[in-house]
Amino acid sequence: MSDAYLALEDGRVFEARGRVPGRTRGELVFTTAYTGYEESLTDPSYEEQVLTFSYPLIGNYGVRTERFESERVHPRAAIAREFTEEVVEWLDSESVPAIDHLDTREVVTSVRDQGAMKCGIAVGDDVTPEDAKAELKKCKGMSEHVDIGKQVSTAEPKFFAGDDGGSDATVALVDCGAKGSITSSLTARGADVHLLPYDASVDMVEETGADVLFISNGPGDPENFEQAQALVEAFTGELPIAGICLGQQVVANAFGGSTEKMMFGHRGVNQPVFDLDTEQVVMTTQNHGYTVADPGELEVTQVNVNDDTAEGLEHGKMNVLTRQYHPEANPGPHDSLGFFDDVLTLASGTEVPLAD
Ligand SMILES: NC(=O)CC[C@H](N)C(=O)O
Repeated sequence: MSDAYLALEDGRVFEARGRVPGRTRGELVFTTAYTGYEESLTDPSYEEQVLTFSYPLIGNYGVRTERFESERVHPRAAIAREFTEEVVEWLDSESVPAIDHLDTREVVTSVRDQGAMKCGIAVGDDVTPEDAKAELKKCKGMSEHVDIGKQVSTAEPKFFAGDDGGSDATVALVDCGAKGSITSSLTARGADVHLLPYDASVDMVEETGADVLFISNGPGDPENFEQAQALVEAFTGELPIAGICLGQQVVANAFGGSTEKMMFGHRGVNQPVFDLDTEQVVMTTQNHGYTVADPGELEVTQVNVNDDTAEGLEHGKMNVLTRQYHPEANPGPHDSLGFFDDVLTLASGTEVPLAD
């Protein structure tokens, strides 16, 4: 008998070693990142998911709060071939179930072949495969988490002053589950940041006196972020608009486009992105399960080299600039940090809009 079971939607049940006890469920996804486990585990976009690391040893350089992207662990459970004691202690302190000593290659290939799927996990001295299956039965699909923004967003507006020098722009950053390094990437360049709740009103944005409306990354289905979409619609033509990951998806939906669920998504730190204008490739860090299927009125300016999905969108006349990947680059690679400079240039109004 084992002390940990993972039940998959396809009917398979894996035995594992229990590292942190508990019972839970979520959408089973994997990341191929070989570094950045602290950043991944604290990335709010993993809310309601169970994260499998394909890299076999997780925790080999310790756990440091300076590398956290938010105040807590977001995946409902964590899976690796081997977790170090330090990571286990951290996950235990947050009551996040964890399992290891299973064949994660098999888990990853199941998800790769059949797509992201629901799963249930049961960890503890007296658990049975039936307990994991009972969790699986209770698991909702990602799109069914209609108010997932509330689980991850700031409840009240927060202000972060920009460092001395650099841009004097003011950014209204709509927190749909923002990674901390998006805020710090902006303040490091001198911008003041007003972090606003995911359901902020038009008045709240106006009160900040913002020079740019910026929609953050976030978990779940972008179609469930209706208020963020309404803000983009309200400020189109009034303010420059930027977005990262879920932000790009929300902006595309606001411009008459559409989003769709991918088979298993992009999660890793070596996703190649081709810029159609410069004809250069940048390596990017990513974490998404949805993609822009139709960019609507926006122009696709960057594409994923592996599968051609939209990685960058723009609207020259309306001053819109978005990225599907994570230019804040935590844990890296750092190829795409210039995105923040481009957004702040738009915000300062020095960018000349493209002609019709
Ligand atoms: N990192 C993100 O913002 C993810 C966006 C969205 N939740 C997706 O899975 O595609």
